[in-house]
Amino acid sequence: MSLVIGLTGGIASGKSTVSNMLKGMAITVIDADIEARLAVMKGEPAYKEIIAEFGEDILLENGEIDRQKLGAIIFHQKDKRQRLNEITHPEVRRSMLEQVEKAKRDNEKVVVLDIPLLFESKLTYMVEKTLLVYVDRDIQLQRLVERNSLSIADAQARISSQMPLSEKIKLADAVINNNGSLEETKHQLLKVLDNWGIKQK
Ligand SMILES: CC(C)(COP(=O)(O)OP(=O)(O)OC[C@H]1O[C@@H](n2cnc3c(N)ncnc32)[C@H](O)[C@@H]1O)[C@@H](O)C(=O)NCCC(=O)NCCS
Ligand SMILES: Nc1ncnc2c1ncn2[C@@H]1O[C@H](COP(=O)(O)OP(=O)(O)OP(=O)(O)O)[C@@H](O)[C@H]1O
Repeated sequence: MSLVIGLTGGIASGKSTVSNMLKGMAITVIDADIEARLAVMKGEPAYKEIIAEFGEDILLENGEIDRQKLGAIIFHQKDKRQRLNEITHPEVRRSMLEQVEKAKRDNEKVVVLDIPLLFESKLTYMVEKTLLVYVDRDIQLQRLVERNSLSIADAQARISSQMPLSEKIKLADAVINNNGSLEETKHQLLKVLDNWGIKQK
């Protein structure tokens, strides 16, 4: 029997930070952002659809997608964002489910799916428990600006393209507050795992 956990949050709320802690406990984490990256590599079906939709202007010289350029479009235009989601999400879902099946065949007791848009895209059917990494909006904005070297306006556009964390908090089975130190975050994570009966190796 495996427990499939959906790890979610907002952009720059700390999902990768928590998922790294889980990996450190030898728990398998499947990352939707990585699957989305693989799905749009040169030559993949989604790559071709993206060019048909957004034009060759969004390509780098080597023919790969210029993620900064595509991001600048889709984080500011809802209709374009929906189109990109329609193109990429089916492949991301397919590949994640395939990996969950493999983890189950391998008798893994816990599998974590790191999915930023778990609630927005109504993907909770893929998981048994949901774990939200929460931060206050001002801290989220500050960490996003620093990590991605974005202007405040661009960072705000990215945050606003997702369901507010204040809404997600109502939907999650458990919440980790990541406003504080990494130790405080780790402590909360261990408590959640313990409550869910997960023993660490
Ligand atoms: C827009 C793209 C090119 C920007 O690439 P970039 O390398 O700058 O960012 P990265 O992929 O690392 O994503 C960073 C974060 O942005 C947020 N984000 C990404 N895509 C979306 C989206 N469509 N809607 C809302 N938030 C999003 C997530 O919180 C994600 O963790 C890229 O994110 C993308 O192809 N997005 C579409 C696929 C998708 O929805 N991915 C999210 C998980 S399924
Ligand atoms: N508790 C913390 N204290 C200080 N900085 C933190 C903390 N947690 C995360 N950070 C920093 O905040 C930024 C965002 O964290 P992280 O990359 O884990 O978020 P994320 O939710 O995975 O983001 P995204 O979905 O956008 O990739 C990173 O630069 C990270 O180092």
